[in-house]
Amino acid sequence: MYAIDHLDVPPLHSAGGTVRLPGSKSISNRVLLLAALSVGYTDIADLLDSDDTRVMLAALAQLGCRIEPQADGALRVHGLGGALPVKQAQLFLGNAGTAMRPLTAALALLASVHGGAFELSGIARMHERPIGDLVDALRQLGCPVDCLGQDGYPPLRLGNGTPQTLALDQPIRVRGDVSSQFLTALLLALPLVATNRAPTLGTGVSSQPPEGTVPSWGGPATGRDIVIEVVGELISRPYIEITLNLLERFSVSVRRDGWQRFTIPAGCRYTSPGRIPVEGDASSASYFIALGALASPTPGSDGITIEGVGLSSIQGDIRFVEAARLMGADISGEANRLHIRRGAWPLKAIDLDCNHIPDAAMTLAVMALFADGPSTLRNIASWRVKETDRIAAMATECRKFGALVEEGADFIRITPPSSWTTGSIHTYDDHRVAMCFSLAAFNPAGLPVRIEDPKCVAKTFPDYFETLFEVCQTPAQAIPVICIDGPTASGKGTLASEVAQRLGYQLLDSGALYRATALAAQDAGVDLDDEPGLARLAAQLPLAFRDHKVFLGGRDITDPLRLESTGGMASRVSQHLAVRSALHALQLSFRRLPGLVADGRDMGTVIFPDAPLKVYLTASAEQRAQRRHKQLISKGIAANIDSLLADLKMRDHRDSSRAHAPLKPAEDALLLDNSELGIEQSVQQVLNWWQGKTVFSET
Ligand SMILES: Nc1ncnc2c1ncn2[C@@H]1O[C@H](COP(=O)(O)OP(=O)(O)OP(=O)(O)O)[C@@H](O)[C@H]1O
Ligand SMILES: Nc1ccn([C@H]2C[C@H](O)[C@@H](COP(=O)(O)O)O2)c(=O)n1
Repeated sequence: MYAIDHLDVPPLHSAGGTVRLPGSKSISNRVLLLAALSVGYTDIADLLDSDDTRVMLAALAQLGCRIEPQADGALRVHGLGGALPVKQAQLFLGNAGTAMRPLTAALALLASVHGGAFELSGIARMHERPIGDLVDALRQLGCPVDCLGQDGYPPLRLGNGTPQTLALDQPIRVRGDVSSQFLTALLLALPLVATNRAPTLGTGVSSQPPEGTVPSWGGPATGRDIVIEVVGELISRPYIEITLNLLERFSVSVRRDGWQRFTIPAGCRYTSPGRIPVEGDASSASYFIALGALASPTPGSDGITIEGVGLSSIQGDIRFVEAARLMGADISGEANRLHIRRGAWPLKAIDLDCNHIPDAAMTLAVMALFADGPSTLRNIASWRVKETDRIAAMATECRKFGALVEEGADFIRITPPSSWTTGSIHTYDDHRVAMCFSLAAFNPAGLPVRIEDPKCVAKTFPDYFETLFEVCQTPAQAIPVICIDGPTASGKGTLASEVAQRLGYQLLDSGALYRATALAAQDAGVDLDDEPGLARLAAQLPLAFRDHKVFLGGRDITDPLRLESTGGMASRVSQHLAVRSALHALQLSFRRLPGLVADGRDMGTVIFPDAPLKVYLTASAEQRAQRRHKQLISKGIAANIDSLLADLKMRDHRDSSRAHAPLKPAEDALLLDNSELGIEQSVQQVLNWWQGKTVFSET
């Protein structure tokens, strides 16, 4: 995940390959709650690991639910079987609507039955997201619910510590025209009170009914049907279908009369299905479906293949496929897989009711930037109460590319840019804004796109950008490189690694390649003056970088690599032209999306002469000797400052006086003498120079 301030996505050119999606957020959080409420344990496979599921898992653990990772990667949730081992808790639910709404309903009912009291809160935005319609429905039932801040919004207090009699005889009325999550919350919670019977299995302690047997329940089978009536036109119906589908998997069959009336049968009881896999996230699939539709296929590839979700998905957002086809995408698929290629180009403008795909429809807004006319997305009023006001957000950000955008209470109309500009995309702590605007990097003007706060994708797809960069290609010249060259111990490595980390770029420590060649020569008994022998070794170095360690043919050389003696040998090895040529292609291969910071002696002069920023870093020989001395002593290595100074001067002389690619500043390098600068000051200087080189320097 890119936990950085902003990520600059270079202009992208083509795409091809296979993407495996993380689990669906909607299914993951529903299944977690159902598993926790059930009798018996449930092994959940392919669960989404993201902010929102972690919030749900933490809440369930606080409520006394035992959760254990399994050897096969599944997560085992031991169900509470309708019991309530923890009767009081304060739960923090971040900005996870899929945790806040269902937990509100389930805990309001359980607190009322068992006499508990719970407080549910979230981040500031969560406290701006309405929940009044659900609160009203729960109060109708007789559940004590207090809004602790503004009426109709979290934070909430559920229950007052005393058991309540619930009014289950009358239909429970809930509005369906603001968010379908209120109805989902009631559907998930009400089976808890559909029977008066208490289970003989599970009193907060999980046990699994023996295979093939039905759990036995104590007491007579009393209870009553519970009816929910939807007030107003129900929106986002596919999400209700997911809910009903999953209830069925946990042995609760809800009867549905149209979309207005739902009946939970008397005597039903959640029972674990044993094992349940989570499908890939269909909303997340939308970015890669759009990618396949927008990008010309990388030569040799057949477009984009998505695995983990397909045409038999139970998720409503799978219907994004239909919308993308309307815009011209060429999509085929199987039960659990999709194949996407560019079809019509430019994409075809659409006028579409998007009520059935509220989340994925945001991706259509970005596809609309590439269409042959204005596109209108209608019936999307629910966007206004999501992670942010998504209609306002999409309008503001699309305009940064030069699009004309009109917005209304429940629609957005986007006219593609006649002349593309670019901008720094504000992401409003909204994962979907960040993900969908990354696709604007395919703009025909070849402009990069800056995504602010890219880590917001952690809500549903922590590795989104890594996954995107794996299947996208762009010419090497479009991938930015920052070169940091300079003499030994000037701080190049430290500076390069810090700058790379802050920008989310790849890192090339080119000196390590010469050092590894020297160690390989030592191992093989090759003389340091044997140019052909050294070149042969350099051409096939069995080098691997793993977990911050360096391996040479399986041997961990992390420590020997950094020895001063190895640096001296590397300096000798690096004088040979054949060795330098043998390492050339390997160094170029580090130029990968989204960018590279490379340190060495000839990064700016020879390897990446087209780099937009070249820094020549230096410091006085005395300063450098002192730093090296301090560095060695801190590692417990004995060192003498005078001999370090002498070695360093000798290495400087050899590196800068050799015939091939000598150490010297590139003509267009910026000089940075950090003799009197701390590390952070040097880093800031380079970042400032870099910012000045980008097209975002004005924004
Ligand atoms: N600006 C600075 N101020 C003080 N110390 C620094 C500064 N920059 C780096 N150092 C320290 O100097 C030491 C040498 O830095 P580093 O290893 O990054 O140098 P280098 O140029 O990459 O060396 P080499 O070329 O030999 O690999 C480290 O201990 C590092 O923490
Ligand atoms: N681009 C490079 C990088 C390194 N070398 C040589 C010269 C150095 O003395 C030696 C070790 O480098 P260090 O790890 O200290 O940066 O490798 C080179 O010639 N070209």
